[in-house]
Parts: sequence; C-alpha cells; structure tokens
Amino acid sequence: MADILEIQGLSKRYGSVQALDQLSINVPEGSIFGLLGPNGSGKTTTLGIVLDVINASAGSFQWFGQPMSKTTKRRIGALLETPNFYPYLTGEQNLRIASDVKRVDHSQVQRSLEMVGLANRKHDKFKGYSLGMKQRLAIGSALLGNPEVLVLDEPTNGLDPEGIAEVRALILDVAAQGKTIVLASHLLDEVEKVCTHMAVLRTGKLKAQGPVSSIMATNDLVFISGGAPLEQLLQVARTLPLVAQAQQVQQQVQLTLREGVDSTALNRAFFDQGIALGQLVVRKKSLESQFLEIIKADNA
Ligand SMILES: Nc1ncnc2c1ncn2[C@@H]1O[C@H](COP(=O)(O)OP(=O)(O)OP(=O)(O)O)[C@@H](O)[C@H]1O
Repeated sequence: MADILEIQGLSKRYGSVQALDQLSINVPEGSIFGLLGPNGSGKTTTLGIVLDVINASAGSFQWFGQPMSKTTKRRIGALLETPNFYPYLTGEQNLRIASDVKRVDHSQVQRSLEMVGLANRKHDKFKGYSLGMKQRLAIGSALLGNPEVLVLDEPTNGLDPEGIAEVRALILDVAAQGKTIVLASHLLDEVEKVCTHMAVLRTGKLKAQGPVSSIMATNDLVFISGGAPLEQLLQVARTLPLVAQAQQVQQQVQLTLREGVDSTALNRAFFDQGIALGQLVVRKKSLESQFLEIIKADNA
C-alpha cells in the first residue's frame, strides 16, 4: 500500500507551547487513519498543517508524494470545524451554496447527498435535521468535488448516540467507496471501531503507530490457572524471562508476555518447570488500557 500522506519531523511551537515535536506519520492509501490523543495533544494542529491552514515551525509533508499545491488541495476534502449552514434553507440549497464557494459544479450536489444518505431528505430545511443528519450534511459538503481523501476533526463530537452511530457508519461507507480517511479523535473506542490504522499522540509526540490490529495485538494478557497452587504459579512466572509482568487476578494469574512471545512458549516454559497448566487463556488487551499505559509511561 502506497502512502497517501507522509509527514516528516513536523514541529510546531506556539510561543512557549511545543504543540508538535518531531512528528513523523505515514497514512497508507485506502486506510481509515485515526489520529488518537487526549485534548491538547496536537491533533488539530497536525490536521491544520497538512491542510495548509497552519504553518509548521519545522518538518515537511507530502500528499500523493507531492508538495501541497492547488491541484493537490482539490484532491482533499476536509471538515475541521462545523460549517455554518443556513437553518431556513434545505440541505440541497445549502450544498449548492457550498459548491459555489468551492467552485465545484452543481451536479456534484446530488452525488454528495447520495453519498451521505440525504438524497431523500434534500428538500427538508436544515433546521429540521437531526444532529446526525446535520453532521452528515457537513461531511457531504466536504465531499463536494469528489476528493480522494477526507480529513475529519472529531467527527462525532457533540452528537447524540444515534448521530454517533450514523456518522461512524457513514465513515465506513465512504471508505468502502475507495476514499482514504484521516480523522482525529480523542475517543479510543471510536478509533478501535472505525479505523484500520492509527497514530497515538501525546503532548505533540508520536507514541505509537500502525495497523489498529497490530497495535492491539501487542501486550496480550494471558490468564493461567491449574497445575499448581496460585502462589507457586505466580512465583514461577516471575522467574521466567519471557514474562514481563505477573500478578494475581481473582483465581488466576495474569501475565503480560514480552514482545514476540506466544502462549505455546509460555506453556512449554511452565512444563519445563514441572507444571502442566490447567488453563491458559489469551485475552487481547483493550486499546484503552494500552493507550492509558502509553500515556502513563510518558508521564513517568
Ligand atoms: N493558536 C494557538 N495559540 C497558542 N497555543 C495553541 C494554539 N492552538 C493550539 N495551541 C496549543 O497547542 C497544543 C495542541 O493543541 P491542538 O488543538 O492541536 O490539540 P488537540 O489534540 O487537537 O486538542 P483538542 O481536541 O482539545 O483541540 C495545546 O497545548 C494547545 O493549547
């Protein structure tokens, strides 16, 4: 997969605040890329820079392997903040105005309305739309001109649960039509549910990056029991080089394995110590606990 966006060593300073610190990120073509981080971690600044509305203090970026230009910009649709739609105009009328501003042909309006599932409500006034529909119209506006990439900043912020579900489904839908999506979110759950790839930001620094599945696959938790009393399991586990961390959790011993170690090796290691484990369960750590660990490590 080629990278549609490459960011190299991006830094941004606002006075005494180092908003971004040597950030390097690659966004693969066709991915739904989540920029995950708590408030103030630099997500909006990153998106602002790559959309050419904020100047970087240092570093560079390329879209489609090229520096930013008018032509490149036309290939990117963005929604950084909620557009000001006219409440008394219909969804269609609002998108017509948006297409005039963007200098995009009016024929694009119907296409956009269809993409965001509002074609059958296009004659309704904007003020009558649900929160989810309003946000879908905003995404429709970003899709005018049929860009290859869609950039969204916190696309579900301020929505009700129904709206959140609608917008997440829409993002998956738009991606299924071949577009790359870059979205910023402070919600771990959102990135886990929607994104294929992710970068974790903390105080302007990159903490992790890669396919969501591989980031989640590291540091699995393993629960063992049986074959020996719990105290003994715990004691042996703590002597094994392939175990990074061991503690008792209810009637089991919870282990974190070192990177690259699988559960078969663990089983064998116990067997070598004369213990045939009764039960061994691998549970993938939730993205949330990993994320919190990354944050914790950063603060340490
Ligand atoms: N125009 C500005 N002037 C001064 N400091 C700024 C400015 N914009 C952002 N910052 C600071 O830069 C840091 C990164 O902010 P940024 O908005 O990029 O983070 P974020 O992850 O998008 O957070 P949020 O979701 O709260 O917007 C924060 O410490 C913020 O206070």
